[in-house]
Amino acid sequence: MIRIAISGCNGHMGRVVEEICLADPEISIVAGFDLLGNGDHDFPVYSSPAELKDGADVVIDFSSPAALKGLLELARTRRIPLVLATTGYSAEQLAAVDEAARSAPIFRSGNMSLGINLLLELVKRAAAVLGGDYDVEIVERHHHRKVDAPSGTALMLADAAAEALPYRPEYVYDRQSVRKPRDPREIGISSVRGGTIVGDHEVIFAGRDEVIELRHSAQSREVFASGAVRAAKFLAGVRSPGIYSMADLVAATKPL
Ligand SMILES: NC(=O)C1=CN([C@@H]2O[C@H](COP(=O)(O)OP(=O)(O)OC[C@H]3O[C@@H](n4cnc5c(N)ncnc54)[C@H](OP(=O)(O)O)[C@@H]3O)[C@@H](O)[C@H]2O)C=CC1
Ligand SMILES: O=C(O)C1=N[C@H](C(=O)O)C[C@H](O)C1
Repeated sequence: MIRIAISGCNGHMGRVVEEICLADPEISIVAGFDLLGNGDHDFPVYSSPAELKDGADVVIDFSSPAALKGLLELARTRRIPLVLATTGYSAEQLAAVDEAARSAPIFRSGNMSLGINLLLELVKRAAAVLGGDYDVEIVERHHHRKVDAPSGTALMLADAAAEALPYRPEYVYDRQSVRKPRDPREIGISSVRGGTIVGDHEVIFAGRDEVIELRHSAQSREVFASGAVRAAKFLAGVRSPGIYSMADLVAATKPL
C-alpha cells in the first residue's frame, strides 16, 4: 500500500487526484494540505505540511508556489518524496527544489500528461530539422481561473525547441511594447485565458510559404491527475534522491 498526501486537496486538480487515488486499491490517502479546513474529505487536512503526523510515502502537489517552502522542508527533514505539479515557480524556488532533491527524490513537471511528453520529443525533432529557417511561436490556452502565464508547459516546450535550435533563442512574451520586426532568433510565447479550456498548447514553425503546427489538447484534468499518480508510484519504488521527470517515468515503464 502506498500512503499518499495530497497538497492542494481542495482545489480542482486535488479533487481529481483524490478520486483517482480512492479508486486505486494500491493507494491510501493519509492526509491533505490546503489553506482551508477539512471540507468533505475522509482524511485529515492540515494547513501546513509540518503538521503531518505519521508520515507519507509520497506527497502529490497541485497547489500554489506559496506552498513550496513547507513541502521542501518535508523532503529535506523527513526525506519524503514529492511530486511537484504546480507551475509558476520563480528561478529562486527552482534552485531550492534542486537543493532539496539532494535529500529526497523530487518529481517535477509542468505537465503530467504522457501526450505532452511525446510532444516535447516531436518539438525537439522539428526544431533540429527546421531550426534556423522557420520562426518558432507557441500559443497556450487555458481556463480563466489560471493565475500564472505563460503556462509551465509552454516554457517546457520552448526549452525543448531551444535545446535543438542552432542558436540561443530569446523568449518574447510581449509584442505590444515594442515596434520592430520579429527577430529570427526568438521564440514568441502567447497566452490566451478564457472559459473552461482545460489546457491547449500549439507550437508553430512558420517558414517561407509553409507552416507546421504541433498541437496537444487536454480534454479533461484526469490526464494530468493520473500522470501524477503514476509518478507517485514511480517515486515510491525506492528511488534515490534527485530530480525526476516524465521522461524518467516513460523510460522506466514497460511497454504494454
Ligand atoms: N503539471 C500539471 O500537469 C498541471 C499543473 N497544474 C498546476 O497545479 C496548480 C493548481 O491548479 P488547480 O487545481 O487548477 O488550482 P486551484 O486553485 O483549483 O487549486 C489550488 C488549491 O491549492 C490551495 N492552496 C493555495 N495556496 C496554498 C498553500 N500555500 N498551501 C496549501 N494549499 C494552497 C488553494 O486554496 P485557495 O483556493 O483557498 O487559494 C486551492 O484549494 C496550478 O499551479 C496549475 O498550474 C494544473 C493542472 C495540470
Ligand atoms: O493551470 C492549469 O490548469 C494547467 N497548468 C499546467 C501548465 O501551466 O502548463 C498544465 C496544464 O496545461 C493545465
